[in-house]
Amino acid sequence: MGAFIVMEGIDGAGKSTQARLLAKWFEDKGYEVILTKEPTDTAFGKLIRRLVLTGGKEGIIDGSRISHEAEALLFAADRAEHVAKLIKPSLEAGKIVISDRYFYSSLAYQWARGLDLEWLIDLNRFAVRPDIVILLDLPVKESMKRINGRSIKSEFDKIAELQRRVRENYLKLAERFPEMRIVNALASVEDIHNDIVALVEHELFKD
Ligand SMILES: Nc1ncnc2c1ncn2[C@@H]1O[C@H](COP(=O)(O)OP(=O)(O)OP(=O)(O)O)[C@@H](O)[C@H]1O
Ligand SMILES: Cc1cn([C@H]2C[C@H](O)[C@@H](COP(=O)(O)O)O2)c(=O)[nH]c1=O
Repeated sequence: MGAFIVMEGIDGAGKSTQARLLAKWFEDKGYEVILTKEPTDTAFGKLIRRLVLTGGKEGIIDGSRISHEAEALLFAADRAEHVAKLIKPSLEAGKIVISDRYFYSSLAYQWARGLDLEWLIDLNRFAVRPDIVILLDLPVKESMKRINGRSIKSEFDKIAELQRRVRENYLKLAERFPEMRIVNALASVEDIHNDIVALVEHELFKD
């Protein structure tokens, strides 16, 4: 049985923690698991980290900020490679694929940057749909505590405001995409893992 599971949520929501625990849960049951993430570790992902996600100099190229459209296209190019080279072949080989972020991140974040949601959905139409998307929902105040050391102090308010818009967007997307399931990410790591396992068992092993 191949299955595709995605973890989504604002920065610091606990996606990588929960993705790791879920991967171990499947491995303990004898499944072959591919644990992956976006942006990827390929040349495209590295380009994104260099051009878009570079701390204080975020998105600056030749002295000016790259456009949000260019950002969205870079994320989509990275995803196209991810789908073609890793996700599709792994699913076809019957593996469990768990991805920390996927196209829902583009919808939530690039929409929050002011891009048109329908354009973003069209741009990402090539992306194979997951069986289940776990949306780890966390109040921004808690996420800012968890990612505290990572951001520059003067940028704190700007980042918190973006995270607020992104969280709202995710909750709106969950009403539109039936594969999205909201999980309360304010609980303990263990309780969240148990909630995710219950959802996965219900969705993937229901027959
Ligand atoms: N349920 C939890 N309660 C308290 N702290 C947590 C919980 N889950 C994760 N953390 C801690 O919060 C921080 C962020 O967690 P993690 O890296 O898993 O989040 P993330 O969503 O993958 O973040 P990002 O999107 O920024 O990469 C880590 O220090 C982690 O140990
Ligand atoms: C895939 C994807 C990601 N982003 C943003 C979201 C986060 O702020 C960073 C990735 O950081 P992480 O610590 O590796 O999770 O990139 C985005 O804006 N659009 C996307 O499609």
